[in-house]
Amino acid sequence: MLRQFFAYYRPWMGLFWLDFGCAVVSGLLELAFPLAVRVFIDRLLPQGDLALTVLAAVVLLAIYLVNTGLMAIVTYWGHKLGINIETEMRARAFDHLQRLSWRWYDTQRTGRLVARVTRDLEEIGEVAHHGPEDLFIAIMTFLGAFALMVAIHPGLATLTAVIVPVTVALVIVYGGRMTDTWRSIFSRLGDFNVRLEENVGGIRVVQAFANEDHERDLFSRDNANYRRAKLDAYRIMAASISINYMAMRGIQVIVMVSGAWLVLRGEMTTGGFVAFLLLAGVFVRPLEKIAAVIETYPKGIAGFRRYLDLLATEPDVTDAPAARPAPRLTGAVRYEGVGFGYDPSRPVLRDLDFEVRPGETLAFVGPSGAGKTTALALLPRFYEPTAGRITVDGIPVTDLTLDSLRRQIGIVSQDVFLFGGTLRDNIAYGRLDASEDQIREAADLARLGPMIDAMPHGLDTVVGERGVTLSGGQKQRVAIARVFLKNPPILILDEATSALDTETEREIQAALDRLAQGRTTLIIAHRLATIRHADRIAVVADGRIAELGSHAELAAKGGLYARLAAA
Ligand SMILES: Nc1ncnc2c1ncn2[C@@H]1O[C@H](COP(=O)(O)OP(=O)(O)OP(=O)(O)O)[C@@H](O)[C@H]1O
Repeated sequence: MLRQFFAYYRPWMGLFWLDFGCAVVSGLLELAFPLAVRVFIDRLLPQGDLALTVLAAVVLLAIYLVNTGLMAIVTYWGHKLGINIETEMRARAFDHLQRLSWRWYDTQRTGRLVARVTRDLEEIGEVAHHGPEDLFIAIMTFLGAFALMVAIHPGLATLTAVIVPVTVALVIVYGGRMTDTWRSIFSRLGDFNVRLEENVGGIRVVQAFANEDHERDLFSRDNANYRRAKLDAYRIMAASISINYMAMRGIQVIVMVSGAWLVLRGEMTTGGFVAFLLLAGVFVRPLEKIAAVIETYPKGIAGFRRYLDLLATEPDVTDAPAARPAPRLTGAVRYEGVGFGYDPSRPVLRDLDFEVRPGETLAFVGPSGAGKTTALALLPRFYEPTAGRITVDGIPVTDLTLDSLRRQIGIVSQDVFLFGGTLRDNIAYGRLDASEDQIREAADLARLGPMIDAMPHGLDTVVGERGVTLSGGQKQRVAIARVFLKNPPILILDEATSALDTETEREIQAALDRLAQGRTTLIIAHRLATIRHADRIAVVADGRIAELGSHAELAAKGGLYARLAAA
């Protein structure tokens, strides 16, 4: 894991060495003060030479000025290194999310995913910066101070070093527990985000059912769980910080008493004694940081693990190694013995067989949950069939690149998703480089013209999150306009089941009819008008095509379709 982590430093080695170099020099300069004090007390003070004393002060001041500059560099450029790595990781995570399949998203909670790309990576960025830098400064000052203490008095230096195993033991005992605790905190925070995200997203339902109290109870439970997990962490921190503090101060007292005893016996100069005390302070400072390390590192590690897990998740549906871009399709679609189940042990589709000619409209009807939506989700390869194959223009869809296949299929689904921008942006989503005239034309074809003209800002009207400021019928028409712009040879339409008034229904029907002209259209039909317009009708039942034919043929047959039509 550490190797994977350090791989992210590779593009920023210049910055890394700058940060590293400045941190090391800064650490070493910290040792200048105790040495200067020793020289001052033992040599300059007895000579009574004021000029030399002033010179020493000037030199010391110069050293601190340099150190101030170094610290500024370390703070800014070090953080820059951290944020560069964080940005790169975030870009990779986002890129990966774009490629992951529907099957994976079916099992995810948005709140958790958002937390992974935001907070988790922020924690990693902190460690990316502070990790190595703190470590270098710590090691340099620690070793430097120890070497100087040995030079002053080896015995006393060894006594001071007794603190090291105590600190190491603390890291071993509490570090692991802290990692677990942080993982638990992140998980609680994830629950929390999910709850909040769903509550805010579903607030209209909450209020419609007057379930605010119920929601508050659920939220309180998550809130309390989070609090408990945090308290666990603080308990560990309290224990480690206080034990560490006691050990540090204990060792200082021992050094002071022993040092004083050595001075009294004439084995150490006063300057040496004071310098030793100051060096002992520098020596234990990195160890004092241990509490901060115990808090910061496990957070970063927990976040980095989750980041690696995300990147390690492979999309279920990918381009085959020999996949080629699809030529412009005429739109012949064929399902041959297609089987599929979200859960392999519970098949939704078994042996689905049908063929649609270019330009033909095939309507799918059948009981709710029969698998109509599922069957059509296999054509753009949102899911992969478990049996059989699907071809377009005689080419298996798996032989084509996903991108080129999906660019030739237009989809208008039941619940239209609009982005929170303007009407223009939402329509242009069908073709990002569309001109103003093309957008306008698509809007007119989708019968959005009069609505846009009536809006105060026309195409620049902001539609609110998910298009909340538009009516259901308006959203549908925006979705249709998008597909007009995309201009694909194949269409998948999932008709809205929600009741629209007859006028709107007629408008949408007219827009859809227009859209379907000259395109192969697979439509999940709920309205009799749509069904009558279709060239042929496929009745889906029990994961198969139970009946297939024109309205007249099927009605005359007196089977399932005749019963559905009568109902
Ligand atoms: N993402 C999913 N994960 C697991 N099961 C699913 C998923 N989507 C649908 N199902 C199940 O697959 C079956 C077929 O659903 P599908 O949506 O294809 O039916 P449908 O014929 O389109 O129904 P309707 O007419 O009500 O829209 C149902 O039993 C449903 O519960």
